[in-house]
Amino acid sequence: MSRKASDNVEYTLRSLSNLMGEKRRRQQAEGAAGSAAAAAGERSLIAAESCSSLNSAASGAELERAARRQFQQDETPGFVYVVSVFSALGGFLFGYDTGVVSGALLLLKRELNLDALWQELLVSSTVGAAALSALAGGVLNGLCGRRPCILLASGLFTAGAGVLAAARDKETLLGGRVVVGLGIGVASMTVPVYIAEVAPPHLRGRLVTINTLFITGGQFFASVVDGLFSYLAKDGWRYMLGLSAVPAVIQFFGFLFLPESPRWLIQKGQTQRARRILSQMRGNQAIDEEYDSIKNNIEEEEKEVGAAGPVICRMLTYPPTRRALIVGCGLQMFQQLSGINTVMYYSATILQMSGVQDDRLAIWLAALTAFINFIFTLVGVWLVERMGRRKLTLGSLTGTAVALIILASGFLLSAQVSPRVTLNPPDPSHQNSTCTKYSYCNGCMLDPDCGLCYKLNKSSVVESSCIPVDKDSTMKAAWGRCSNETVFKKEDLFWAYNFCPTPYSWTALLGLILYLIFFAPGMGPMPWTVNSEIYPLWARSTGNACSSGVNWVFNVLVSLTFLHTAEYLTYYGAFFLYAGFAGLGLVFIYGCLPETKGKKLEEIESLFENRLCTCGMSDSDEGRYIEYIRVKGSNYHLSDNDASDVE
Ligand SMILES: O[C@H]1[C@H](O)[C@@H](O)[C@H](O)[C@@H](O)[C@H]1O
Repeated sequence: MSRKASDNVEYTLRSLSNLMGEKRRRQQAEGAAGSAAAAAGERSLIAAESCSSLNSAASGAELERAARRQFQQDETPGFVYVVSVFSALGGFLFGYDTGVVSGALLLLKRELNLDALWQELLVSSTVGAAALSALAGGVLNGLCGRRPCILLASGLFTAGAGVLAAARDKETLLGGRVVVGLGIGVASMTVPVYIAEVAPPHLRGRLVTINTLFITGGQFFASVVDGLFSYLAKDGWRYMLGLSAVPAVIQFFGFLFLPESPRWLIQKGQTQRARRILSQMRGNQAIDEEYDSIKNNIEEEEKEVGAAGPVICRMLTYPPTRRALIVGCGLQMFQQLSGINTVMYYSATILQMSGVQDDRLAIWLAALTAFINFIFTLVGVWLVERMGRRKLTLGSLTGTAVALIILASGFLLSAQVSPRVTLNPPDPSHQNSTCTKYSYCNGCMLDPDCGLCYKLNKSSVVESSCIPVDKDSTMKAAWGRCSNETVFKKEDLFWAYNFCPTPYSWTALLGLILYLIFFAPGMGPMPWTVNSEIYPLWARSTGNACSSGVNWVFNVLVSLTFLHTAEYLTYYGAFFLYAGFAGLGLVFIYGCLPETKGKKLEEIESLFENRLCTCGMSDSDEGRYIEYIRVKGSNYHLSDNDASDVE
């Protein structure tokens, strides 16, 4: 047996023996009878240690397995799950309100005669407001606590939904969207922090990742609601936008009865309340060690960093928090730069390119896209405590980059065999349209004012013309052969808006599906999860406010520039660009992201003590095969070669 392995077994046995001794002492002290099975397991473990079979790897492994089984019986109290799910409703609302607007706009633009500027305003005002309120949320969180911020966010969601459902004009709609955006920003930075602070270390990653599961769940639910209400031409949008009031009200009333984060309370000196809540969260198990460690940590931090000056300045001048901030903001930036929201937003176009002609079908297939994003986030929830944050993020981003290359290649191949425009019918209104200047479908497709009207001979495009699109419906041309839907379909004519019919479209579809499969379990949730754990308590709200702000700012930047990027670089150029960003992100994450799995929040700061680009190397799990397992209010080291056992 190698020296490392034997050290490992020795360490394991020592830890187990300490653990069991500690546990027995507690049971005796509490006068608890303890289950017969537990006692038997413990006796056999201690006996095994006294037999001193330290050199035997086999008995070490058996011992370890027995101990693991024992630990698994120490269940996490259900209250932590209840609290996490109620908080994650904030994630659901974030996903719902950002996702629902595309479907609502289809109906709104007809009913309220919205031009392109107003449509863009209604979408980006929410994201812009979210960026601002995420930043402001940092101050609020520090001053008032997590609970009031979650209550504020659910209040804003409810008020916004009410205003939107009752709106009579576009100005009121804009007001409602801003209010909802303010709610999204506060929720997006507070909920992960709150969950991370109440969760036991061995479940923290999983519980915070559930918040992102709720985000993608909200996006999926929104796309289904969009699909259903798209059949209700009059006032359908009121239901789409107003429905979010239901989870918002549930969250508001739920949180009236749920507690403040014990860590925040300790920081504010409300120690009695903090103790009571911590003990409630741990199912009345002994909490002394956890409580002391939080308290000592706060005191040490105050000594080390001082308490004077704005938190952001203290964060920037203290190397470990400065490094953590760079890692947190970098992760959020690369999440958005790898193009998730353009892939989601343009999924209908990508699907249409693959031959889906019907608009309604495209809406439902876009719901399918959102569903894939949701289901694979669930895979992330399952993987996060098994693989750890670092491996999961690296694996996810590698797959995302490859998928982006496939997606871009699909567009590239399609552009290369782009059908020629063969007919140039004169414009009956004699207006000068740009559409006549294109001699290939590719140019025609990239111009938002034009579409291709064509026939199919077997599978090749014939008799094609590039014609202005109808201002009211992208499903038909403004004039000519393709201007009357029922007539042109009877005559075997086709209308392609925003896509070109080519035999390589399936490559883009394959890229899209692979993209979601790889992005959703890692790059989707990990930036939120990692940010909720890498800052010390004094810097946590500010750190999360900054990184969430970065997420929202890059969200706006990428979504707003996509069409222009596509116009200058074409679609394949845009997706190759995102693949390049994903490649840069990989280098950054490989060098800088340490593993935080299983560590107590108070231990994580030490991972950033070394120079920034060596943080990624301080992956204790890889080097020492050690995992931290929380049992009854304390953390114990356990040798780990089979992390999947530990749940
Ligand atoms: O983590 C989330 C999630 O992956 C969403 O699908 C995406 O729309 C958000 O921008 C992102 O922050």
